[in-house]
Amino acid sequence: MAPAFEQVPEDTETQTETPHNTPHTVNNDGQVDYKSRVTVVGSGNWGSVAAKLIASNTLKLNSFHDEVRMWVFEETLQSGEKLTEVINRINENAKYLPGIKLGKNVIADPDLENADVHFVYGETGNYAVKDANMLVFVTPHQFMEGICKRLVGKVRQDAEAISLIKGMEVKMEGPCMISTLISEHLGINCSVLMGANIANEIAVEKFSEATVGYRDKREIAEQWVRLFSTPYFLVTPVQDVEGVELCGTLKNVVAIAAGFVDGLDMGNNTKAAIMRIGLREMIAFSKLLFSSVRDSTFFESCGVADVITTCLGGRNRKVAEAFAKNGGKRSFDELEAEMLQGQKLQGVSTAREVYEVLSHRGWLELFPLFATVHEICVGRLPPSAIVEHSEQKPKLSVF
Ligand SMILES: NC(=O)c1ccc[n+]([C@@H]2O[C@H](COP(=O)([O-])OP(=O)(O)OC[C@H]3O[C@@H](n4cnc5c(N)ncnc54)[C@H](O)[C@@H]3O)[C@@H](O)[C@H]2O)c1
Ligand SMILES: O=P(O)(O)OC[C@H](O)CO
Repeated sequence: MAPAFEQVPEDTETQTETPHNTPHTVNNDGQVDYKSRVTVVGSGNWGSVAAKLIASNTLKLNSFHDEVRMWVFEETLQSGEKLTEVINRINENAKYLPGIKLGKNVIADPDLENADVHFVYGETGNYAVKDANMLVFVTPHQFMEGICKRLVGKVRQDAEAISLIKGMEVKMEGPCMISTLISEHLGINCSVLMGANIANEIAVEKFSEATVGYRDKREIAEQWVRLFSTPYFLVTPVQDVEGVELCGTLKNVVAIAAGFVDGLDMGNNTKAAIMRIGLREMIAFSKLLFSSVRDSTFFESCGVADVITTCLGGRNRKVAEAFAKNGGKRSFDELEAEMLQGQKLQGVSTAREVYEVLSHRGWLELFPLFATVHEICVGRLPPSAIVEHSEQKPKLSVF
C-alpha cells in the first residue's frame, strides 16, 4: 500500500497507446505488432524481483507482450537440476529469491545470444535478447563488459535499454558508467533505475520508491515508469542519467564504511556521521566527473534514501560489519562466499575503482572517506581507521 501523501501511478492504458508510436515488427501474416517485448538480462536477487515487478505490469498493460524473458547465468543446483529448469518449473528463483513467485509469464532462458544452445520453451534458434524492444540490465557490474561484448550485433537497433546495475568500470580514459558501456557497445539508448531498493523487501511488496534517470527522451522515461510502477513501487523520472547512476554506484562505498562502524560497535551517531560525509563525497565526486549532475537528484530516492537504506540493511553493510568484527583478518571474498550464497557485493570493487580515479586525478586527499574505505578493504589500514581518516575536513570548494 502506498502512503496517502503520494499519488499512485496509473496502471491502465488504452488499446491504442503504443510505446514508441512506431510498429515494432511485422509478423509472417503481414500484421503490424505495436507491443513491446521485455527481456531482463540478469536473475540474481534484484534481477528476479525486477522481473516480478515487470511481469505483473506486462499482464495489465496493453502496450506490452505478456511474456517477460529473463536471462539466467546457468548453474547446477545441489539437487542436480539446472537453475533455469527449476525457475520454469516452480516459477521461483530457488537460489537467489526463494519463496517468491515471479509470475507465470516470466520465462527463464539460459541462452543470452547464441542460436546454438537448444531452446527448450520456444522455437529453436531463439535466444533471450532476440526481438526485445526493451532490455533491462541487472547483473553485478563486474560481468557487464563481457555481457556487452557478447551482445554486439544481437540486439534490435531500435531497442531501449535500462540499467539497474549499481557500479562502474574504470578504463584508461577514465570512469565509464554501466549505462555508457551498454550504449557504446550496443549502439542503443540506455536509461537507469536506482533507488532505496533492498530487493527482499520489494519482493514481499513493502512500499519503496525508485528513480528513473533519463537522458533526453521523456516519453521513453515514462514508458519505463509504467513498466516498473506498482502501488507498492513508486517510480519518479529525473533527467539526469549520470547523477542517478553515480548515486547508486557510490552509495555502495558508503555502505562498506557504515558496516565497519557497525562491526566496531561505534554507535548510531558515528554511523550517521559516516552517512553524511559519504553523501557529501558522493555529491562532490559526481559533480567533478559530470558538471551536468543536479543537486536535486541527491534528494530523490536514488540519493539520500538509498544511502540510508543501504547503510541500515544492505549486503555491503552486512559483510563489511563481519570484516571489521574479524579485525580485517578474513578477506571480503571469503566472507562474501560464506555469507551471501552466490550473491555479489559491489562496494569493495567500486571502492577500488573510485580509488583508481582519485589517485589518477590527484584527488585522494579530497575524498578521505572513499579513499579510506579502499585502504581498509585491501588491508593497508585497520577497520578503525574509518573514523580517524573520515574526520579530516574536506577541502573541495564544491562543499
Ligand atoms: N539485491 C538488491 O537488493 C539490489 C537492489 C538494487 C540494486 N541492486 C544491484 O543490482 C545488480 C544485480 O544484483 P542482484 O542482487 O540482482 O544479483 P546477486 O548479487 O543477487 O546475484 C549474483 C548474480 O550474478 C550471476 N553471475 C554469477 N557469475 C556470473 C557471470 N560470470 N556472468 C554473469 N552473471 C553471473 C548469478 O547467476 C546471479 O544472478 C547489482 O549491481 C546490485 O548492486 C541490487
Ligand atoms: O544489499 P546491497 O548493499 O547490495 O544494497 C542493495 C540496494 O542497492 C539498496 O538500495
